[in-house]
Amino acid sequence: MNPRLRGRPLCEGTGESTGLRFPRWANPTLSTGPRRRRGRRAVGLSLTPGWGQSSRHSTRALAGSHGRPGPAPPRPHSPIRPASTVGGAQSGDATGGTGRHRATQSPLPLRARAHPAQMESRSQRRRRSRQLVAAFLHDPGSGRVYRRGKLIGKGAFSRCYKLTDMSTSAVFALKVVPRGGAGRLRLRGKVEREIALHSRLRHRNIVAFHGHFADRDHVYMVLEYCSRQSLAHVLKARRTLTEPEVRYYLRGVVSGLRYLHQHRIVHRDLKPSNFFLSQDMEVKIGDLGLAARVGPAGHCHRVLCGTPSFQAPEVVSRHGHSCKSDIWALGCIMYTVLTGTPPFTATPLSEMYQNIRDGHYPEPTHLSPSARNLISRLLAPDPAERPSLDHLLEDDFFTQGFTPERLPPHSCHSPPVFAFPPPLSRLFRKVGQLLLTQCRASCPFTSKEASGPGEEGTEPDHVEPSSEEGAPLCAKSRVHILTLGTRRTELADSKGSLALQVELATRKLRLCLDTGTVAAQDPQGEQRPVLWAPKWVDYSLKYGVGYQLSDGGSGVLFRDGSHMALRPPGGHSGGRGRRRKTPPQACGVRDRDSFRSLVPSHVSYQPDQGTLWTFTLRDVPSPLRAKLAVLRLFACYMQRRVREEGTVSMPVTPASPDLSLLGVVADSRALLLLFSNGTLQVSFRTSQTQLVLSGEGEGFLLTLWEPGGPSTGVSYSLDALQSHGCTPTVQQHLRQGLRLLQSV
Ligand SMILES: Nc1ncnc2c1ncn2[C@@H]1O[C@H](COP(=O)(O)OP(=O)(O)OP(=O)(O)O)[C@@H](O)[C@H]1O
Repeated sequence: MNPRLRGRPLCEGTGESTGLRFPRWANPTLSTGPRRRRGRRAVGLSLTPGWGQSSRHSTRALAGSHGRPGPAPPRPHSPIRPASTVGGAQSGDATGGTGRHRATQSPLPLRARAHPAQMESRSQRRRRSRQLVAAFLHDPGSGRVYRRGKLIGKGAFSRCYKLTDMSTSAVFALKVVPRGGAGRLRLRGKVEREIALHSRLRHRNIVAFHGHFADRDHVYMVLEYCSRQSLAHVLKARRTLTEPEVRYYLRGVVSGLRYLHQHRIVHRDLKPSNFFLSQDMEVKIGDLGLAARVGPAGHCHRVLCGTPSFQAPEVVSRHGHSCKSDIWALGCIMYTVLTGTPPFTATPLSEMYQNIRDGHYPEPTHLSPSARNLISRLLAPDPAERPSLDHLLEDDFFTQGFTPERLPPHSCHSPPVFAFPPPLSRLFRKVGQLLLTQCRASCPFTSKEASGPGEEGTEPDHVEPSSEEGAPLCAKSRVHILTLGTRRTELADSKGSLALQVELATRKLRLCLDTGTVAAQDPQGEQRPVLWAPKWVDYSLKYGVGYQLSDGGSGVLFRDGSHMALRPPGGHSGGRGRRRKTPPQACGVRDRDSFRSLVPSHVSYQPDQGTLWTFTLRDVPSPLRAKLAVLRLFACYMQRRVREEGTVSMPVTPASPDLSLLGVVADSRALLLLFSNGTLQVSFRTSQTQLVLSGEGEGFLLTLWEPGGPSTGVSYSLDALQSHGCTPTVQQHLRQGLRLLQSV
């Protein structure tokens, strides 16, 4: 087979014989025959009546195209209604009548008409051939008059124009199929079937069918205008799409396809060029030219039709199409849009068909495991093993990855960047729905959802003022335990356990307070690199508490007590899971700049204290993907906030992979974070002050970030505190921290 035809729909086999010829105008290299050509030429050069021109001409045109007394009557069973062509046509076909009739009107000498090829250049001929459809069209059925607009594109059997309803100014797409040509009977049958099927369908993910009519030469279908063309156009500009986009498009396609299958219709030619895009980027299945109803056994005729590289094994083997053949095509499409090439492309065709039968395609190793897994399910050689449309949407690829609610129009030519606010909460809700079903019972107390430091609100992007710092402690400032790490009893006293760290942190706080002296000003401090959390997100009501570390890593202590972290490169791996050097996959929510700075080298997961698994980003097992999605959402959000706020951190030794957040407690004035390495952080909401106690023994440091102070914070050793003392404000902060800690 000519490889150029590989992208074109093919139709062969019983019922629909092979080699449907292209209509003549669809292939300019095919001869149109002398008589016909002469007729067109003559008409084309004749003076044709324009819109609003002489009533005689208009009446003639309205009475029927081509100067005949009336339009050609439709076949008795034909769904095609005849049309009137209103004057103003640029085409003789539409306005003038037959060559003989028009020749009488032509002002040109016969000589010119006898040798048109000598008179016109190829481009003129091409231009003329494009003008075969009248400029104004009248649908006698509905009484509407349309103005034909520009040519949108050409298919193998049809051309498509923009169309405007003259009375309402509504814009449509006009699909024009010629009635003439050698294969006209077959083509006519195809068009009739397309109209019969398509005109009964109504679904937001299927190109709407608004009407049809015909004249002697053409059948016209008035369709919903999809101004952003098709997914094939997007692919041409982009080459590949991101996984969130693929989820978005496939969701729409699955919805439309489910509707078709419910009506026992198989599309048989699903491909990116038949997924049209509306102005607001909604995907619509179109071109039902090869669609057919399935018989009682769930199969169509045993025909070989569709686009060869997207044909299913059972189609290639001539066992006929079923709904599962469309599902196979979805697998081919998913592979194509994610990798840039179809899964089956080999030449010769026989080899490609063999690969299709064997389900043998190049493994797309660079895709995420869930994408690869879904592709392999869709491309199962046995149709019975392919998922149904409902099961397809339940696949991890959909349930554990972020799907945008809308795509921005610019995603037609460049990868979209998904911003968090304002739809942040919706995204979180969606991802979290699944997560919540996995989480165990909630914590004894729950907080308002808040983000910080210094922020409090119902959503991380929503800021509300908190109560005045320094206000007397009252019922309102009750301490809430937001999240706590899961305790394993046998590890309760081991290093890193919550109980032990609470005890150690309490001792450190007391040491600072016990310095006794109240100083008028802080002792001499120094700027030291400290591992702390410059940003945190309290979403404990639904998911947990996320934090961003000063080493660039981030983590979430989930409501169920488990902990997951994205570790930056340079950290030690040391976990029990696999660790491979792999570039990170697209972030669920893609903020490219922030993601670049995240570039996590691995993911560490602690289902409970004492158990640590590490994975590369791509190897995170499916059951943990929902948690990973939440972690990434938090991480991207915090990274962006850190960048926007210009928070500066001194370079710090990366955290060890087993570092985790053990617990988070808060009252109305402050929030306390306790880490497994003993670091204690207290973030004061109103004053924006941060207090961090880190290190042990000689390395013990109290670090303070205060408004107006150095953005890298000021650290004090225990020696300095003991010899110099603390200011009353610092003492108050320490007491506040102690109070929170005692609630754990
Ligand atoms: N409803 C529509 N809105 C906007 N553009 C459309 C619409 N329908 C078709 N087109 C455009 O018109 C062109 C021709 O479409 P058509 O469906 O006739 O053929 P095709 O699908 O490209 O090819 P083939 O029929 O060989 O599969 C394409 O470029 C397509 O993007």
